[in-house]
Amino acid sequence: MSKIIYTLTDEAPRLATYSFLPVVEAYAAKAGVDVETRDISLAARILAQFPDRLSDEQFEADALAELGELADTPEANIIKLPNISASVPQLKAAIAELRSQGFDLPDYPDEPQTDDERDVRARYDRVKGSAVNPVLRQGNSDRRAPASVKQYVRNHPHRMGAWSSDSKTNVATMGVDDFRSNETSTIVPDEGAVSIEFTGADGSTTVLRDAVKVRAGEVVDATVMHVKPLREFFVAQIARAQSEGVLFSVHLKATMMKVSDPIIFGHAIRAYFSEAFEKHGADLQAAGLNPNDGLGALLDGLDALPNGDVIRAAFQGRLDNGPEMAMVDSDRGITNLHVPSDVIVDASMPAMIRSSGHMWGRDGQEHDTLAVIPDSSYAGIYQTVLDDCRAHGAFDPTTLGSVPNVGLMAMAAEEYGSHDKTFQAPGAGTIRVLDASGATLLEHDVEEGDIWRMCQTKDAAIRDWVGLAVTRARATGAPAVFWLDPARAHDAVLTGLVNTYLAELDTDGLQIEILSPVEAMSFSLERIRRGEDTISVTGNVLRDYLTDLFPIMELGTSAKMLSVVPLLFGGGLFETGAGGSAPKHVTQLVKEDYLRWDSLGEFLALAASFEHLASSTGNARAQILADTLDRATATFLDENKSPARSVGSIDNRGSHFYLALFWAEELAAQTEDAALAADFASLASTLRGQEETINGELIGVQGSPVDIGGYYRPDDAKASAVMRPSATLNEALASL
Ligand SMILES: NC(=O)C1=CN([C@@H]2O[C@H](COP(=O)(O)OP(=O)(O)OC[C@H]3O[C@@H](n4cnc5c(N)ncnc54)[C@H](OP(=O)(O)O)[C@@H]3O)[C@@H](O)[C@H]2O)C=CC1
Ligand SMILES: O=C(O)CCC(=O)C(=O)O
Ligand SMILES: [Mg+2]
Repeated sequence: MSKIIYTLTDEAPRLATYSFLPVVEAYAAKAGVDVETRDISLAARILAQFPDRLSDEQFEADALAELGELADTPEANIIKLPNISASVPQLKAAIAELRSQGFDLPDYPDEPQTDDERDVRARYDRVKGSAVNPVLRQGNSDRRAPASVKQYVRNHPHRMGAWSSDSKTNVATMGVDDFRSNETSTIVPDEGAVSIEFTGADGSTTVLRDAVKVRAGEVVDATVMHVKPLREFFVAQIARAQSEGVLFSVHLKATMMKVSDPIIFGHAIRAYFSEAFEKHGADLQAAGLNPNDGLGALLDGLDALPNGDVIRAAFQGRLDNGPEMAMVDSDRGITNLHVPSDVIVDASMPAMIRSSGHMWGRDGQEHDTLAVIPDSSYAGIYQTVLDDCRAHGAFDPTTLGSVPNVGLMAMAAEEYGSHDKTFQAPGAGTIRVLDASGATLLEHDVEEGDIWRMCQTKDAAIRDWVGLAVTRARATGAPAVFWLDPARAHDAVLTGLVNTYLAELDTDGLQIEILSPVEAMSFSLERIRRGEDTISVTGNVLRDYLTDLFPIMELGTSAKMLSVVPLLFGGGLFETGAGGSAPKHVTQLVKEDYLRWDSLGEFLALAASFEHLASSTGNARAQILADTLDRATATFLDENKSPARSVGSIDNRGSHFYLALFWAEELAAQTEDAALAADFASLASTLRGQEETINGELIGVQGSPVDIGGYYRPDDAKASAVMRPSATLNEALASL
């Protein structure tokens, strides 16, 4: 039997699954396709770490590990919805919820002292941050907006905030003493292992990491961010924001860069509240309160301190009188520095660019902003976009071309695979990468606390990425631009390899360029404003940034993207959209029984998954499901059946009903498989006939609070009841 794995994740996409999966299962069964689920939510991943503390009924299998193995086989066909990449505050909240549900989980040890605590901490660290995607993404990524989606946007453009030529919004970045400027890179000739050592000023040596496996031809880089200049940089930018009269805002990726970026975030907090830390830093440290977890966690922890009120007043005084901070939620006083996972650069910069270069101030109004992105590796691309908007105004979705992406992502490529090779220097000295013979491959001088990291990029991944770029250029006729920075050591090495591998491929008649990120951005922006398409071919981080940036400009949200990962061993991973898990949508559902999550990404991923299944197993009915779903999605877009935003109109559930209706009609109308058509004929006519009743049932329930039994681990029965309120629709599906 052909099999698709549909992942259960978190927040809005998980809730949407309660409603959409029954449709998928019912339709797929008619083609002999088995749809199995695997729970890779944050809650399930936590539980899977503690089998020894759970009862038999509570046992949770390690589905992520299983899928990681599956991804390396040709049979893999996995639909992956966005999941939470947990910051420490989120992890603690999930642990607390699971305990309240009767799971005997240990506390998260902030500063583990005993072996037992170190073991617990190591288990929690395995689920922290971006822990899912790097395991499943055993291939490079192909993210793009399908033609039908572009057409939809031309008919139904989203709102774009107007830009003024005198906007004071800018990006601030270090440019020296940072990861970009200190990068060194080499190609490892043979398979083997390297080690990472710290040598102190006194000559003593500590092994930071032993036996990091390397393959022949692999690119290995090392770099360091010096924290003293980082702190001086933050202090200078805080002053600059104040003197320019703009909001101060920090944009990091504390989820995916789960070791380095929380530390950088902590330095931003120390710099902003420098006086409070001078006075009370020792007390905070003694109480185990760490700025790396965010201002919110610091303030929450103060209640337990005898002088907590005094410290709170010091923080509040600075917020009241200091340079104005960008707010995540001005009504509730949540600043940009409250939670490390709240302002994630890939989504937050495009959101700012979409709204006239503004962020929210504490007055609840929009203001120009200084967006602080400490490392200069990628910050320049955003300054280019800001300058472009100042010069030419906001982007117009009705005339914009497209910038799809081919991203180097396989085998934990580049920065996003560096967490287990990222260290804070234990003192002043040198950190070296050594080969098996003890020869130094790469080295940096460091001061105490400096953030040092090593990255790896496998040759097989690079070759596949270059090949995928050429395939996409050939398929579309659009120019393909490799975004590689000659001033960066890693990019210079990659440029050599790209040229070598391009020479081995048929590129006749294709336009292929290699440009620095800033030049590539200017080139792509000029073309996109003329309505032309340009394929961006980038490393892992720019893949992440650009596949939120361009979709949010072009489509209003990256949820409308097709996001395919052709796995290196022949399987397929189909991600839904390119964005996140939209936490605020859950709040809205619980408050007023309205879910505005747009499942278009799921529809697109599902069609691609059926198509892959058809070609890998020869299941002709799977191809029919793919083709009819494609046509149904086009009708869905034409008739604008995406969720609206507020109570009284169709939401996520209503959008699933319409997709089910259009899909059943397409299946009934197709002529390739008469038996399949007959199977769907009566469902199609029932759904069409009952449209008004079903809509009445789906919209009728909206407006009052609902109970889904948990945020991180909803109760299946309760959440399913909330997400499937139409008895008529449920009966029709059951009768198929
Ligand atoms: N692939 C993955 O697994 C990814 C996971 N994440 C994780 O998701 C969480 C939240 O990340 P965050 O950066 O806030 O980004 P999100 O994309 O979840 O949310 C940003 C905003 O985008 C809009 N949006 C996103 N998806 C949809 C959708 N399907 N339908 C309608 N609107 C949508 C909503 O806002 P608006 O009002 O502007 O429309 C939403 O509030 C984090 O834990 C993060 O790590 C993030 C990225 C990818
Ligand atoms: O894995 C994550 O934390 C987020 C992934 C992401 O943002 C992306 O792939 O676009
Ligand atoms: Mg992203």
